[in-house]
Amino acid sequence: MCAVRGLVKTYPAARGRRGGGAADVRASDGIDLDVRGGEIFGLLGPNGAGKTTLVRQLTGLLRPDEGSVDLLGHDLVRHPERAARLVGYLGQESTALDELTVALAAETTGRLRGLSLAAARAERDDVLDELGLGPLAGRPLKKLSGGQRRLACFAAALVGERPLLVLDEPTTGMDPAARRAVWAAVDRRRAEKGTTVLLVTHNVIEAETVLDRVAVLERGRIIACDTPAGLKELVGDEVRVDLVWRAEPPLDVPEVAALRGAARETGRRWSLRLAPAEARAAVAAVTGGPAFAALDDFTLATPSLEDVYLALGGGLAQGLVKG
Ligand SMILES: Nc1ncnc2c1ncn2[C@@H]1O[C@H](COP(=O)(O)OP(=O)(O)OP(=O)(O)O)[C@@H](O)[C@H]1O
Repeated sequence: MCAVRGLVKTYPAARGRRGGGAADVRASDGIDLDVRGGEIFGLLGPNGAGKTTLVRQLTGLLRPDEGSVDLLGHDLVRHPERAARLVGYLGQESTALDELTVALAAETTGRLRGLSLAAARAERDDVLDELGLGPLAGRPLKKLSGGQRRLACFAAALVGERPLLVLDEPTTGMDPAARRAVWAAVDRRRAEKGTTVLLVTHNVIEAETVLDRVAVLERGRIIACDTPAGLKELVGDEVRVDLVWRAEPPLDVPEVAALRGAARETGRRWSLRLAPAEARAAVAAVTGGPAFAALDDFTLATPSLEDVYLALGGGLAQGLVKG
């Protein structure tokens, strides 16, 4: 469906007034990627990893310095204008549509994508209905809340179907009902029309439930690429132990002091990834002895995609990229 090879994009350094300034940013640093037809493929990575830069090259909006992008047999580096017929893109900002009402934004997108007026209006009505946007249809986008505006932009991106949907953080700012509507709409298009979806996200928990495969991007490179389950195997059979202390952790208890080195601390919470036997011992130590009085709550869980993500950030990834 979409094959990317050797993609490189460097942003030139901003020149400081005193001649100094930062170095060039290699935002795509030799990216190879294959997205298969009909899959929901996620791009995950920290701020500044190069996710948006990558998807803008896949949608013909940004020209790579090197490398190739083949989308359904079209060379998008040579013919970026062809992307408009192949890709429905929801970017991070909506300024182009802001003056329009929700209904007109959806209808106009359909018209720009070549639908007749009647077809654009019919699709507009279906999509607004599907996403529960009917009551907001007559409101200008710029007068909506952030989450409502995002949902309206998503609705517009769906009108005048395209074989590939590229969604850059689609659910940012949305409440749970709107998020659910988005994922249901994505799933429906995949099931009924075989639409392929490329999704940029920070939300690993959401990603885990909707994605078929995930690529983790860091500093312009893909450091891992697999199914969520495959990625989770990277952290083996480790168990996640979360301990929440009432106030200060009882460091005078030797077992607690010993756990501290392995814990990631967030406020009163300690998160640890331990082998099953170690996890059992840790839980026995904090629930059995004098530490128990200081404990507010604890949980034991198998690894989530978030654990993998954090482990990858810790350098687990060398040589673990799978096709
Ligand atoms: N127009 C630009 N000019 C110069 N540098 C840029 C430009 N756009 C992005 N960058 C830099 O390129 C790198 C990748 O940015 P990009 O926006 O692709 O990251 P991202 O993974 O999408 O981040 P986020 O999660 O914050 O949206 C960053 O270091 C960023 O500062």
